[in-house]
Amino acid sequence: MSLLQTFLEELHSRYRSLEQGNPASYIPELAKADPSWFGICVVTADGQVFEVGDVQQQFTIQSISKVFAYGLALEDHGREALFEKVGVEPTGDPFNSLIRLDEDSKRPYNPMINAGAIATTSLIKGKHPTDKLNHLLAMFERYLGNPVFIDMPTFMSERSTGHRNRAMAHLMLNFGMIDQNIEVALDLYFQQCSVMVSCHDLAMMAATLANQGIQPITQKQAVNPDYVRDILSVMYTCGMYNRAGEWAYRVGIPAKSGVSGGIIAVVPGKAGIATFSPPIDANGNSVRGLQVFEELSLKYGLHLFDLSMGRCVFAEALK
Ligand SMILES: NC(=O)CC[C@H](N)C(=O)O
Repeated sequence: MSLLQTFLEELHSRYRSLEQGNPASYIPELAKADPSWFGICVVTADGQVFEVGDVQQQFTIQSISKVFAYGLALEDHGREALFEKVGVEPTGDPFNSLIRLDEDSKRPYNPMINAGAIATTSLIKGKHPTDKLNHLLAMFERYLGNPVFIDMPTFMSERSTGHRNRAMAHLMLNFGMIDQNIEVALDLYFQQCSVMVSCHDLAMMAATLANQGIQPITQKQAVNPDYVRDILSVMYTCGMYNRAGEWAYRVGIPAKSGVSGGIIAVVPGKAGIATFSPPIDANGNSVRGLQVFEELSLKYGLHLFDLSMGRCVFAEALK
């Protein structure tokens, strides 16, 4: 057994008994998650898989979808046109905060918080709503390497309770930052958040980003490699909400979390890593996931600025 597999199993048995946080409940369907679900998966850029725990359990992707929708919007509009509509500055505020929308620029700060994600998704191309949805689903399928499905109960649950998100869309419409059809944009945003994935799938998606946008198994290009740099930059500075700074300090690799309990992280050129465990903390990040990533980063010198240990330690662990 490889050293990495042994370490993942050790981490899994150490943190499975950690009982902190609770599954998100503000979207009623998410409260049904089993708090004991826990999976860890590492997929290398060349497609080797190391995993442990509930890696095949399906759940809705939630905010992790923002990373991939941003990539699609970059492909649809280009870097500069998108930058005029959605910024790249971290906020330090909760992911669902509205307050900065009423500042001078009126432009949402970044695509990893809800306001910026709704604005980003409103720009996804398509002649009509079904066209836009198919364009979005085809993109997810390129990363997963197989068909994707939307969980209807979660979509309906969020659609009928997502008043903050609806309020953000109205504010952005008021300032002319998104176009008229906000119900179409909100539906598409709620649908992208309700795409079903497993921890294994998420690691594969992250590995695709680690591999310059080429899916390690299908070897197909999932996203234009020119935009991988942009995606990873906003993940690095904004992906963990109001813990983004501490994450960059302690873990030091681009990442994104979602309220259903997933976290993905990308070690450029090397691997995609995902954890899944529904109990989240006050910032909306999976409690077990945070612990696992801190340990993995430390053990294998994954931090982008940790040049002392280098990546040779990680390469050794794969054998
Ligand atoms: N942080 C998240 O995962 C939030 C996603 C969720 N669908 C929302 O918009 O509130």
